[in-house]
Amino acid sequence: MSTIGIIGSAGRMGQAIAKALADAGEDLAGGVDQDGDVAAVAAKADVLIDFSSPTALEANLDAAMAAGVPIVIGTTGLEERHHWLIDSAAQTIPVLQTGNTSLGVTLLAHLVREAASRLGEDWDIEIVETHHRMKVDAPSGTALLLGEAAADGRGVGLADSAVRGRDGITGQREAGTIGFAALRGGTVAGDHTVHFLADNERLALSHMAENRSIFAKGAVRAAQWLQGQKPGRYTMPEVLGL
Ligand SMILES: NC(=O)C1=CN([C@@H]2O[C@H](COP(=O)(O)OP(=O)(O)OC[C@H]3O[C@@H](n4cnc5c(N)ncnc54)[C@H](OP(=O)(O)O)[C@@H]3O)[C@@H](O)[C@H]2O)C=CC1
Ligand SMILES: O=C(O)C1=N[C@H](C(=O)O)C[C@H](O)C1
Repeated sequence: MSTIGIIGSAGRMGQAIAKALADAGEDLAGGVDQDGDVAAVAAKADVLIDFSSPTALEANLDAAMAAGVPIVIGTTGLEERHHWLIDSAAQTIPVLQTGNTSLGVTLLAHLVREAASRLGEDWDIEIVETHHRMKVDAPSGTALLLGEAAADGRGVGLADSAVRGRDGITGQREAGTIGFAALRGGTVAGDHTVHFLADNERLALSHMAENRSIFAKGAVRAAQWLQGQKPGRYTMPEVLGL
């Protein structure tokens, strides 16, 4: 049993994680939200779980490093500079960052990498995601994670091949690009489909989240696993042994 601190504790995910912690028999070190004292929670915790906001990331990593505790980061909408901060913190403490903590999406990313590596560039790749009306970032962290998997399978960088939304006279589709489209509305917990489109045939690989419990369970499992690790940056396939 361990004592876990939640950053973003009053949010949709924070509440789901508190329930998952109780279900798993883990203790809650405390929770923190905007204007809360993250250092105080970190000092009482064996591990931190952060599902809050990119604006909080630097302070959260600093608090984790000062307390010498591992941190699971599920927050999305991260930019390049956030990934530098994570890489730097991972030299001191164990850090796991992922756009999706569910088992299903972790396996989906593996399947997408495999499909992209076997299908040639004549198969266009488009990623479509649907989320609830409260979501503030696009494309979703999961869509980007799946895009990374597709790009990796093709042996290219996502930054060089991503097309993040289209509007107006866009011109014809450029071969080798990976397109993203985001739908927002209702209470959808998170749907993702990676479309592979060729001449006369299409393949679609999908995941549908029915509620947030799958992300919360995965986050708790990652937090439990991360406590035994050396400083470094880790991923969900390592946690789940996939
Ligand atoms: N990786 C994954 O598997 C998943 C990731 N997510 C991601 O998790 C994040 C949270 O999602 P969700 O719970 O739906 O969002 P909510 O808006 O419901 O919750 C966010 C919480 O973070 C708090 N917060 C905001 N700024 C700070 C700060 N500076 N310091 C500490 N806490 C802060 C908010 O507090 P306050 O109300 O006081 O502002 C709020 O309680 C998003 O980035 C989302 O995309 C979501 C689901 C799964
Ligand atoms: O904000 C959400 O709700 C979700 N965010 C994550 C993302 O950006 O991919 C994961 C999940 O899809 C729900």
